[in-house]
Amino acid sequence: MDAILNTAKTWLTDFFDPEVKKEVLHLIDNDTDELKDRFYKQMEFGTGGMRGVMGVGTNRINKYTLGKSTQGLSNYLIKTYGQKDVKVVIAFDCRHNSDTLARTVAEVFSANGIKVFLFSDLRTTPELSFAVKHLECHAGIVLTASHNPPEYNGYKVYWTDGGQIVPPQDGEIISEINSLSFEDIKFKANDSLIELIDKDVDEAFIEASVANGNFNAAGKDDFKIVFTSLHGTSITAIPEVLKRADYKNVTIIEEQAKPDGNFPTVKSPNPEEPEALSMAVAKAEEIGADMVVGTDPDSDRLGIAVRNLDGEMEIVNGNQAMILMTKFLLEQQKQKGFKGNEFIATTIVSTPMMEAMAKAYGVEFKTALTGFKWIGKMIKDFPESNFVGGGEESFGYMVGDFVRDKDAVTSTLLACEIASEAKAKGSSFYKQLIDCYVDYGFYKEKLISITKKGMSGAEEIKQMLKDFKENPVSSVAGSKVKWIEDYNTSIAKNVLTGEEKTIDIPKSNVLIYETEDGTRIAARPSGTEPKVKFYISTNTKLEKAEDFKKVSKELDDKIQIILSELNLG
Ligand SMILES: O=P([O-])(O)O[C@H]1O[C@H](COP(=O)(O)O)[C@@H](O)[C@H](O)[C@H]1O
Ligand SMILES: [Mg+2]
Repeated sequence: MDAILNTAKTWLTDFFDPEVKKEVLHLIDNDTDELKDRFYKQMEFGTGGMRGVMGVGTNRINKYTLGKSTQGLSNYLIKTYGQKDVKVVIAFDCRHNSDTLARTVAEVFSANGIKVFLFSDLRTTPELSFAVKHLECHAGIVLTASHNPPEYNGYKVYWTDGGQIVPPQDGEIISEINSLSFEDIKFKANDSLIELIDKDVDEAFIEASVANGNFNAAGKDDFKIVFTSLHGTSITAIPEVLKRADYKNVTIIEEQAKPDGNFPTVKSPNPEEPEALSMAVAKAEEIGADMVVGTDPDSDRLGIAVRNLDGEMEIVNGNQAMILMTKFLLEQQKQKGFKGNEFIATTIVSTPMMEAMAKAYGVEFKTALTGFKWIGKMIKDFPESNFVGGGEESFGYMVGDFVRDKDAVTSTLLACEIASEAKAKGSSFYKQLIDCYVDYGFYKEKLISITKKGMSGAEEIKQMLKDFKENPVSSVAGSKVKWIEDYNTSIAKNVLTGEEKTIDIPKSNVLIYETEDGTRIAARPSGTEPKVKFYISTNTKLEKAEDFKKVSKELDDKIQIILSELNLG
């Protein structure tokens, strides 16, 4: 506790604002637990940048923690590119303080002599990724905590290619940041270096989104969409993109269209949670719409609901959306003619069905660690290859490579194109998904996330993952475990034969069991929220589309057995 108290006391100097000092003193005198949680560590970079609860403390998002990161980043940019001509672009979302924190970040960059393009109002994360390349910037920042609860905020950092920072830059930037003290932050702005941007970049982004996502699908006049921005940023882009792609029947959920950091109409602004789309789904039922699309606050995640075989609205998960979008893009590419350098990509915790589909098309398949930054890195590392599309289970998709992060703007348009075209042909989004199951195997997945907050929660998560590793399961739902993939040691071991393989991707705290029948169970700590995640993937054959409901139920039952075997519910 002494070390924590000493760290807290360093925030009592005149460098910190008087109200900050007051709050620290109050915590020292009255709330030891809270003090511990706020000062026991520094904010760290995770799966999607730096993300945490807002407030005073080294383990909180505030102008000092973000200021220090920005100071470190400024030093690194100047060391790498020289003082002259370094340019960055900054965007912010609808969250509380995102605008003022964006301003602070801009001021710190400018105080270091760096030219800053600052969006004048909220914008989507994909637009920021696009803007980095469009404005030929060296880096980009978006102030957002994505889909996290309202008390969170954060900072995603992009590099010259428009992708989030990855090795080696991330490690080098982090050591630069860690070498600084808060007093090193230059807060005194050079306003002449801060230029507000808006319409010109919007226009270029919207045009590029339409160009990449519009495939001139049939049946647009007869296709009804319900759209919700869940109080977030996508309202600045998606309605316009759909309009320019000729969709006229778009109903916007007005109650959720107003940007609001409290997200007052939802429990959580995360399209992964079915409740987030409930208002839009109800509207779709009322007006007989074909599709619901809803995005998270920074508009990189996309939730989709479509009519199932019984004509009811059903939310499709991230794996399912990814399968159908990739299938569509591969078909398009096939019609143009494959050149032989195409690849599709996903992450180690997403559906293995992507690999089955890649094999069927004869295109290369690549797998990355969790996080789109790793998919962005593949594009950067293989400039001769042609990235067709890819995504991950957590409701994220990327269409081509003009935005180097998951992009709910172009993906929304792509989903509408697929569904509209399918409907015009007498099929549907849902039926086409079933066709994919017949062609590539029926894969069904389930994610279990368990939230454990604060310092003690972090310890519990560590323990749960340790137990999962140290007490290996030998069979899952009657099938013997064959492979244990340990991404911390980079070793995959066939426990039936003793064979060992090296895992050729960066180390990470992930453990995956794979059984003889291809069932996969992955466990890892979230890098963006205080959660531990268990990903279950089952599969079987689907001989014909008519058997879909029966086989789907069999896989559901199997998932239930696995959950109870693993004590997960
Ligand atoms: O949260 P977002 O939408 O920025 O998304 C970020 O976090 C997600 C969840 O990561 P984790 O499981 O570590 O929490 C990742 O899948 C995603 O690629 C990353 O960009
Ligand atoms: Mg997001």
